[in-house]
Amino acid sequence: MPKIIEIRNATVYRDETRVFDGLSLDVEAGGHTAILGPNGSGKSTLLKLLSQELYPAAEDGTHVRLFGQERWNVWELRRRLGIVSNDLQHRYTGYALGLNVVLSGLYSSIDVWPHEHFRPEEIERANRLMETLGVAELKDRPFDAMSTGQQRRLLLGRALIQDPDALVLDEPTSGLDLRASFLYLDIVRALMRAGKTVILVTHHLYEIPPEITRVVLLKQGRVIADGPKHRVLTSAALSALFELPIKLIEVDGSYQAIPGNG
Ligand SMILES: Nc1ncnc2c1ncn2[C@@H]1O[C@H](COP(=O)(O)OP(=O)(O)OP(=O)(O)O)[C@@H](O)[C@H]1O
Repeated sequence: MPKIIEIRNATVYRDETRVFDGLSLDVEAGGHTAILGPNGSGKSTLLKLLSQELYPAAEDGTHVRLFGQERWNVWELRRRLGIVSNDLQHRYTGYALGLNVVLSGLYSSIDVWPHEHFRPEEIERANRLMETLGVAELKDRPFDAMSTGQQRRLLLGRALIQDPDALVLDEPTSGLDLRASFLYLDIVRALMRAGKTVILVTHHLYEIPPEITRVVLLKQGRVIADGPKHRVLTSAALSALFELPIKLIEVDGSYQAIPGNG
């Protein structure tokens, strides 16, 4: 089976800034990966590579393959790789109604449009997803009249309605309070346990749930560590990543960081 992500020797510029210089990174189906990096390490740039909003500079031996393929029709790609990003949340129109936010995933559109048609079973599926995600009551509510947590759940529903092979989650709990964070992470954990491959891109340690098996540390556009979570996540590695003394605390498979020598 082809790898979900196969990035080989990618050099990526954003304007004049060279964000990645020969980046290589693979993600296979099965197992769940967290890509952890501080501000400016290249996480958003990586997400843009995955959504094909950015491409690497053309050089010999360079490629970004998603499910074994370099060029995708974006709509086809969305069916395979669901991306829930903060960027998307900011771009989403305020007056889109809850049910339509979920349905819009079928066309990878922002809100639904008159030319988009939905079969009764698709509407039924959207309704069921909203129930599973605990947002059934938001069916007729405009997006800008929802809390950040409610919006985030609907955007997860928007990705899930395509039943993608893998989900990429960008800082899934940023802007959510403790309760909303924990409830959202519970949903993500249930998806992982149900076999959906999840790739989490974040700088928040507490977003790494017990189900994550592999951790990649990204610093200044480079992968500085990559391997099983228990080996990669150490006080020393995090101190090096964030360039200050960090003490890593792990309780029942969840992580937190406090200042100090570990
Ligand atoms: N449009 C742009 N033009 C020039 N440089 C950019 C642009 N966007 C990002 N960069 C630079 O690229 C580098 C990586 O940025 P990127 O946004 O990918 O990091 P990030 O890990 O997502 O950061 P954050 O956690 O703050 O969102 C940074 O040095 C940033 O200043």
